[in-house]
Amino acid sequence: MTLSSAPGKVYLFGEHAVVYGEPAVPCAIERRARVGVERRSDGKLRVHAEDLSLDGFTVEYGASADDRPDVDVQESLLTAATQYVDSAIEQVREVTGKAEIGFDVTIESDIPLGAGLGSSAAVAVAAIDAGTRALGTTLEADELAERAYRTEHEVQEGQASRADTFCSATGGAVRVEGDDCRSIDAPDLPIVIGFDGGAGDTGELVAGVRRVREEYEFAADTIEAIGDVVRNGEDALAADDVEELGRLMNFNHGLLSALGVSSRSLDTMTWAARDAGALGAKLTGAGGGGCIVALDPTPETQTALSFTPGCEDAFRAALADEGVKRLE
Ligand SMILES: Nc1ncnc2c1ncn2[C@@H]1O[C@H](COP(=O)(O)OP(=O)(O)O)[C@@H](O)[C@H]1O
Ligand SMILES: C[C@@](O)(CCOP(=O)(O)O)CC(=O)O
Ligand SMILES: [Mg+2]
Repeated sequence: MTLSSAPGKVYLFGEHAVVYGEPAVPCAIERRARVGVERRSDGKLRVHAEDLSLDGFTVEYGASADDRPDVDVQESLLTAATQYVDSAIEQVREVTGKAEIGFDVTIESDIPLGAGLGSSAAVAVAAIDAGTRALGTTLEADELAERAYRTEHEVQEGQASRADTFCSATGGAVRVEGDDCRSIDAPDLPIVIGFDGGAGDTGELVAGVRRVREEYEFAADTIEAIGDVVRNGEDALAADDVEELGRLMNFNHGLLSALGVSSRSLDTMTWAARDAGALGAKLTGAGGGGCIVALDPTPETQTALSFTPGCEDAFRAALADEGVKRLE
């Protein structure tokens, strides 16, 4: 068996706007998805996903239509749940030129699903890495990131950036603008995460932003304004000015909220963090529900969040310096 892990991430700045060519700065965090892959001789795909539960069932399925998980949920939910892994395996087949190959895939993850911490990118990166290695091909980090991006691009119906997948493949803090992806220096940031226990569907939220952008010219300006916040944020990062970073994160949250991707619980957690003295707080990732990211070197924000109704979990996150890890 080959086994790879890849980290999740938080966005310091720039989610959603990055889909329209503005820059974004995500940072990898030490929460990982681990994917084990073994070749099968019969050409079938069998996926065992420990942490993917639908209707209280752990999802285990094969590739053919009559071998889908036996759970009583809508087909659309099932498709949403299984599509990133299916698409990642397609990338493995394509890159190795072995279209007929079958696999047993086992996924284990400590990244909550759909919560803005990049579980989809981490699963795609780790699955493609373990899958290609199972066939004797080891991809460079750049190629791995590009293949994982194609997975997100396909599942999110053509509306995806390279930010999550590049960050997960390479680790650390990165800057992504269009197809220009690079690692950047970042100080050791005092990151606190608040999680409302919920989720948002990235594809749907991205489509929602596309609709408001098409409908209102000022929404296109809002997206450009996020780009300006990111450029200022890069200066603050380079100057190690954590207080300015916090202010800019607050601004970024307001703009995301204007685009309609925040939620009551994300707003509540954001304000609880600010009231507790966080330097800044914003939603991270696609939004709709899930996580906020705050900066606070003191224990106050984490404590306040843990007592905030609607916040299910509050934790510190260390930066993950390493992206994909080859474990076996
Ligand atoms: N542990 C896992 N096992 C299987 N699939 C997973 C796992 N974690 C994430 N995924 C896939 O990623 C999707 C969530 O991705 P997305 O909506 O982009 O949210 P996010 O990337 O913010 O977590 C899930 O519906 C599923 O397809
Ligand atoms: C909204 C977006 O900018 C980030 C989505 O992040 P996540 O899947 O919610 O972790 C979409 C993208 O960049 O592809
Ligand atoms: Mg995602």
